[in-house]
Amino acid sequence: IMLAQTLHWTISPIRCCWNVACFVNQYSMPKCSRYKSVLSSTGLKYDIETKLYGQHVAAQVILKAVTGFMESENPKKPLVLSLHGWTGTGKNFASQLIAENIYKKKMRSRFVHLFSVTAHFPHKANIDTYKTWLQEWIRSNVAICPRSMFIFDEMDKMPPGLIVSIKPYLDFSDYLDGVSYRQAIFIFLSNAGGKMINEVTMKFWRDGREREEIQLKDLETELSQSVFNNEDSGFWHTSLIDKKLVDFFVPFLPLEYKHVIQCGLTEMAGMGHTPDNNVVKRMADDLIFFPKGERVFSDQGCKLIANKLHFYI
Ligand SMILES: Nc1ncnc2c1ncn2[C@@H]1O[C@H](COP(=O)(O)OP(=O)(O)OP(=O)(O)O)[C@@H](O)[C@H]1O
Repeated sequence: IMLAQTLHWTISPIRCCWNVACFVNQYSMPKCSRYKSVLSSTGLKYDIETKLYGQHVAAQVILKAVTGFMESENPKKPLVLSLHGWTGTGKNFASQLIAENIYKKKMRSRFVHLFSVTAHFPHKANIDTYKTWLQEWIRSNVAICPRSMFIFDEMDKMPPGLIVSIKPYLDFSDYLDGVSYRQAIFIFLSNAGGKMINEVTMKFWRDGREREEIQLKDLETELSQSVFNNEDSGFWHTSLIDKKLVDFFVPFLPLEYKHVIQCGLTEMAGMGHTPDNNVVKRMADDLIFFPKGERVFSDQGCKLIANKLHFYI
């Protein structure tokens, strides 16, 4: 136990159950059924439709997928969503909105597990250890709360092969070592495929077509193929895609100038200021947009806005 404890504290940034205190802590955790873990479908609909800007495809898919899954009494497998897109387009934000409408304590809920790949799995050489931790982490937490949510940020930086270790939990199996994973939600976030999504969106714009004409079918197949064939996607040639264990590949479109303005106004209000179009426009005008000459799509989405705004207020 002492050796495991030493390993745990020196290498592992995430909690595992190789030490007694952690084991006791996890197994003395309250059952999630005592807490709210049912979906507020009206809350999710409201949040996705009013707070997530410029993402009509993702909004529709997320709403249908999450609502359908949460309303199903006996889902055949856990819900597995893979969100893809350029930086700052709202992938983390959308996952937050989902968690906020399921768990009372929102992202702070002990039933929501956010893994940042660069922070939690930084060294490729430790992949075998990570596999064991990750499996044990998921197994022990789903045993406590079947309605657990696991979010993996920066999937494109995931050491190849690691994600395959959790494949059995994403599958159609009923009970695995006495634990059923069918109520769990897995969300993968990745920049992989972002370039392809940007190109499709840009083509619609160049062809003079409305952004809102873009549909899931214009992107999903190509997205899953590009993720499967991209060595840096975290999913490279994994059986997760082959075996159709990912329910939806959700594309996040590059944000336009008007969406950046919307984000800016929301941020200003959130900071306790009266939203001011002129202030936000001054900030937006200093940001980088592409294509270079036309300045249509934001290079950093809405990501840096919260910090940048201080300079303009
Ligand atoms: N589509 C959007 N609608 C509203 N706000 C947004 C949107 N996209 C981003 N934001 C704002 O910008 C912040 C950063 O976005 P977020 O972290 O969700 O981007 P991301 O797509 O996950 O980026 P990355 O790929 O770099 O992790 C969010 O917390 C939110 O405040």
